Amino acid sequence: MNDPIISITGLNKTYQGGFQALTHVDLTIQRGEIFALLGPNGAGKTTLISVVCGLVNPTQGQVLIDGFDSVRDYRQARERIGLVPQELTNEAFETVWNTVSFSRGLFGKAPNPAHIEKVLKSLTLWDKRHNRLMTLSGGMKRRVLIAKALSHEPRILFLDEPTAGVDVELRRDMWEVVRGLRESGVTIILTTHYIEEAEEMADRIGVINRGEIVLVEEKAALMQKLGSKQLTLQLQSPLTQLPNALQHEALSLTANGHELVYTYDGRQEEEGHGIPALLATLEREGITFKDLHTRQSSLEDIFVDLVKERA
Ligand SMILES: Nc1ncnc2c1ncn2[C@@H]1O[C@H](COP(=O)(O)OP(=O)(O)OP(=O)(O)O)[C@@H](O)[C@H]1O
Repeated sequence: MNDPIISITGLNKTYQGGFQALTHVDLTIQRGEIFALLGPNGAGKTTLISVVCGLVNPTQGQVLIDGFDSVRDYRQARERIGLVPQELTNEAFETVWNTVSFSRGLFGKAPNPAHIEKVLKSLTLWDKRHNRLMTLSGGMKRRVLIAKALSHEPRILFLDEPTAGVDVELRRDMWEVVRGLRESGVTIILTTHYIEEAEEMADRIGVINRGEIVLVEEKAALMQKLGSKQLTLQLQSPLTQLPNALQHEALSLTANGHELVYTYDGRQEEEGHGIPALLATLEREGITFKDLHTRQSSLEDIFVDLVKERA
């Protein structure tokens, strides 16, 4: 897949006062993908989105949206983007239909009731089109924000923390909505604090820390490359220390010697330290166990490691 819809090169942003919020960001977003941007608080996610959307000027570097420069060709670049903000700001007394139609007008686009109808139906807001916003549930209000962002037929949708503060059920609901949008050909970039959200939704994941992109990877490859598994054996009798035959960086004793923990990935297998080799050594050493369980590291572990490493 190599069909970039957004190309960011050499982006730096230093705010007035001298704080450097982005440092040499290079990033390419492919047409039709769901890209999740992860990063701790203050890492620069909002700054990056704001520069891409042309709301904040870069100090250096360039952003091309479908070939249009975010600064020089602001209008063409901006009209290709829908931005779903985090906060639920809305016009309480307006109807759903009017709010969404009005958003389209802000982009100077001629009215297109057929498009608004399509958007409202795809977000299951059609039955609510005559409702005033104040009468809607929190979940419906979020859908209205998405409908507004889609009103001018953008090809790219930015979702800033789309499920911040919503309950689990609603979160799953939103994921379905976002997947549906991708099916319809919209490229989606979302920022999130919920690792589970990135794990569930993203095709690729980018991690930003202190204004720098520290990693961009296909999610599946990331999980395989950085993810590790843990096998914990509950020993019949505790050990005070590991016998020589078991001295290896991947092995450790925990729970006062009652548990032997083996952390492994594909590498250990290749080096002849796989599970069969471990079990054979245990047998030779006369070490028996009464129970065992395994655990696979999640994206959260990977993320915490990455951010910690660079702190
Ligand atoms: N207008 C501004 N002037 C000066 N510094 C700013 C400005 N806007 C943001 N910053 C600083 O830039 C850094 C990055 O902020 P940004 O909002 O981009 O981070 P973020 O990753 O979106 O964080 P969060 O997840 O908390 O929203 C922060 O340290 C912030 O204080």
